[in-house]
Amino acid sequence: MVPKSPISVSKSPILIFHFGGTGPKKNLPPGPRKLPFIGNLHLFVGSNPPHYTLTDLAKKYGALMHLKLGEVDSIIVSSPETAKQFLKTHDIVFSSRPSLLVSEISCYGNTDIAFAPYGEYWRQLRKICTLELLSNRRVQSFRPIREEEVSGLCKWIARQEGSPINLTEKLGMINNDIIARAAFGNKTDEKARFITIVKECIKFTTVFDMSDVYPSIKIFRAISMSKRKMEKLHHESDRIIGNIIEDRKRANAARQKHEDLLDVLLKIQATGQLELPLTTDNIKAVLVELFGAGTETSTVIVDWVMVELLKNPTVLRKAQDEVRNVFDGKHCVDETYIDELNYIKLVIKETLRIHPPTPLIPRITREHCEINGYDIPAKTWVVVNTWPIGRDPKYWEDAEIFKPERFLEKSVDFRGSSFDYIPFGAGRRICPGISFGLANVELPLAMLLYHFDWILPDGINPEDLEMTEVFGATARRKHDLYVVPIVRRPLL
Ligand code: HEM
Repeated sequence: MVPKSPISVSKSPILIFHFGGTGPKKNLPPGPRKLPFIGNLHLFVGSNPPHYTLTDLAKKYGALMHLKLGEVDSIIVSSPETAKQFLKTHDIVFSSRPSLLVSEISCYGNTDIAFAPYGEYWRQLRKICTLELLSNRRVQSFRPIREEEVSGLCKWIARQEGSPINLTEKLGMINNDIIARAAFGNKTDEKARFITIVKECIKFTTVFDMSDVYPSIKIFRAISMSKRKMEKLHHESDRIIGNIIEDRKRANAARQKHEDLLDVLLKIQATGQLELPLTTDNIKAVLVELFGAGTETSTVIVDWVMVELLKNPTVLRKAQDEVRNVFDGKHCVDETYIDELNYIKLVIKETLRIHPPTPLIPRITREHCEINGYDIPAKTWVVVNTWPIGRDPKYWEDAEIFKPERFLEKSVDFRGSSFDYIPFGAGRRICPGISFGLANVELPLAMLLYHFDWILPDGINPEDLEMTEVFGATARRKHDLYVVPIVRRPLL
């Protein structure tokens, strides 16, 4: 699961007067005035996504800001310079994650990769992830799955020619299918149900539980409604995934087929050469994570790219010219020539700058640290807000304008070395799924732009397309994208 930031507030914070303790005075970064008991929680009530609220607050209090969320001290990081301090200079101090109720329940006591505390267990899983599960070689091995699923989608779209379709929904469905097949080999109703449950669990990550921000008040955890709902969902997903694993263990001897992620994890478990043996619950936690992280992020990017292209017809035309030049005369659009789509890669980069799918990166301080002369105490939550970072006018000219060409002059990559551009985070905990995620973005885009022209349904002008975001599992567009496809290059 892409780690979600705990910054968002449940709709009805319970107000109980509470006296905080006193200790030696710390020189904390500036921040808004704190109210008794709730601190700054009230600032997050309402419909504004938290990354917008935090961006506005940072304009007033600075790129290094202190908030009090209930009992929890939190530091919000909102500029490339400060992000570099946290994610590079002092990365080791900030390389753990806060533990949240939702991650504890749905990720088997934080034994997934994203929420595992920094330490030997996390290092081992991370190694398995980068070398085995999400390596370039593995991502390449899923190429036939991507090609088959995206072709299927385009065939369906071609049959709807001239009528409005909900593209957002369809993109979500094929991404689910790609991840399901990569993880488990095939699609079944049970696996579809598993994906639905993971998505329901992710919804809980968008609203933190009162027990997360009042850890000392144990009753909050005992009476939490979210806890009960999450436990019910977890129970069901655990049963499904347990059955899948058992079936696989039984069938494995007879299987000759393409290796999927479950096979890889079971193989690693069976070799028993790990310092910390992998339990079946650990495998379940990793699989839940890969679904959580892999499905919505790529969908949201393709969706935003399509919206930006519809709003910017010159960019759309250029992207379509490129993909048609590359693939005309080839027998189909597949991944063989995908690396020749240089302009489309710029379009994706620009989309990630202006619409980072997971704008809030949560970390926690492992020990006391001093940054820019301010104290950052141990166990403080740190949230890096990449939304204002990608739009910082000091680093980005015409920052609010969608201009893929900017990346021709400015050579930055998203591998965490340019701190003005960190849609995948940076440092030790940078996203290990970059190649997998982008592969699930590039092919669908290439095919959608090659085969079809796109127009908005009657009565909608590109200027009418609302760009407001909502904060859910990802920062996606508030409304689904409805578009009318016109076939330009028929599918063979
Ligand atoms: C394509 C769009 C994606 C975006 C924008 C994205 C973004 C992020 C971000 C911002 C983080 C936090 C990094 C940090 O703390 O510095 C993260 C972590 C993570 N992502 Fe992604 N992600 C994407 C796709 C994926 C995919 C496809 C997978 C796997 C299937 C994945 C797996 C993970 C994992 C396991 C972590 C936790 C890493 C750790 O804590 O060590 N992500 N991602």
